[in-house]
Amino acid sequence: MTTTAPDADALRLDNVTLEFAGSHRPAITDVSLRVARRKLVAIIGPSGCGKSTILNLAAGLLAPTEGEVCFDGEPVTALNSSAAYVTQQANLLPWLSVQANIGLALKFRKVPKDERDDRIAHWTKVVGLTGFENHYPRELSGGMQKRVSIARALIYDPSIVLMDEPFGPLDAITRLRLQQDLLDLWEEQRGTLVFVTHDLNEAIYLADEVVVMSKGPGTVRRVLPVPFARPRDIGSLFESPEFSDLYNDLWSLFKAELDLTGAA
Ligand SMILES: Nc1ncnc2c1ncn2[C@@H]1O[C@H](COP(=O)(O)OP(=O)(O)OP(=O)(O)O)[C@@H](O)[C@H]1O
Repeated sequence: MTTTAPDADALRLDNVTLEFAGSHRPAITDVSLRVARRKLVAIIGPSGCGKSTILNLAAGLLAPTEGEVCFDGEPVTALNSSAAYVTQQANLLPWLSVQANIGLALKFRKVPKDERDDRIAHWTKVVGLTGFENHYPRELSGGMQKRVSIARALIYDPSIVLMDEPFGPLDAITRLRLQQDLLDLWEEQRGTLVFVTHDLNEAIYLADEVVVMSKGPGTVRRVLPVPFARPRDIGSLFESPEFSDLYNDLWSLFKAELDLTGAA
């Protein structure tokens, strides 16, 4: 059993700089970031500013060149087995059925088959794929594949979920559905979620805080709180004047980091 400092943040980056071997400039510079337990935090910023790098550091896939990354108060020095990582691509195993893909982490953890089957059935239902248990990834739409990857990540009750552009490649309608599904799911699950997105609406719909990164070498420019109560309904939220105000604030910050004029 792990003992955790009661006041520890779920994730903390302290003055983290990361420079890839052979690179002439850091991918991120002096990034300090705190993610409290059970919070949903969005990271936005221009392409290449280091958003995925931050998730990779949190997952223990990369180590900082300078500074420290802590999970539940302890330095991350190896693969973070408490973190579930939903990457940009669904990355399902093509030779396994939907149910086998969803249950993969339980199998690795040697969860008994009866319990495994129950939990797979539960999560298949939660992500709306009942009836598709025996289908293979090639027989699913992009949205369905994404649902499988989300169920696969959440089924083992991870302490923190890291999502890299969770709905990036999907059409607008599927995206909205999955965003609302994720919100509803989070009402029950209430874990910690850190996700990267390019979609300012998505950041506001889902997050408690939005971290705005500056262009590379990336660092944290601002952290904006999202004050909307939960449970949230995307439709009503979108129509509220407070939503537009926050969107405009976020857009002003984000725009300043984009090279929209083509100037250097
Ligand atoms: N394995 C690697 N080796 C060398 N440089 C890398 C590597 N991975 C990423 N980088 C560089 O680090 C910087 C940050 O990359 P990262 O993927 O974290 O950015 P990002 O903000 O997630 O980008 P995007 O929004 O386009 O996905 C970029 O300049 C990228 O070229």
